[in-house]
Amino acid sequence: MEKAPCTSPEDLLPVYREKVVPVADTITLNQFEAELLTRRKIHSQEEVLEVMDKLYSMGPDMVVITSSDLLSLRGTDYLMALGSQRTRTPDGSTVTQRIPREMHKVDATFIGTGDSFAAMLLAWMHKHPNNLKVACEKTLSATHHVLQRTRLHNTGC
Ligand SMILES: Nc1ncnc2c1ncn2[C@@H]1O[C@H](COP(=O)(O)OP(=O)(O)O)[C@@H](O)[C@H]1O
Ligand code: PXP
Repeated sequence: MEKAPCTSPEDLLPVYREKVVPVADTITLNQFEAELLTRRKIHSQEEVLEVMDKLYSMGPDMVVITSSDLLSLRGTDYLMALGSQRTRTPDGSTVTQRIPREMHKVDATFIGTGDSFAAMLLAWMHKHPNNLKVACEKTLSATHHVLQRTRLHNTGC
């Protein structure tokens, strides 16, 4: 999970908030990025849902928090990802599907996992256009395999 300092200049944040997010259908971001965009800190599962609601109010219909290290009920060896999709029913109300998943942490630091996650999610959403659950699960599974192999390749264990 990316932490400060940001890989993007902070003065671009208003551009993301005001120009980019409002025209996005889907956003994938880690906990830190979600906190920056919404100006809210996440300390609990309730707060992550509030932050996701805030992100929905900014425009997208699909929000995927790729990782959070606070929220897993299984302890500090786990990361949580949370997929979520909002659909409008014919009567005008909204229904939100949430897909929380926990993954075992791979003991290494990786760069580019967020980009690779987003690319794989796009590919799986194309294959499973009406099934975010399957698309998220396949993305997480593939990501985990790639990271384990990367670690094995680099450390031999
Ligand atoms: N140390 C790790 N152990 C296990 N999975 C990881 C680890 N780092 C990243 N991932 C996986 O990569 C995905 C994207 O990584 P994340 O850290 O959220 O993105 P970013 O690179 O944008 O900070 C996560 O959903 C998770 O599946
Ligand atoms: N470093 C820089 C300078 C980047 O621009 C990016 C994202 O394109 C990354 C690293 C990788 O970011 P992430 O780990 O979030 O995919």
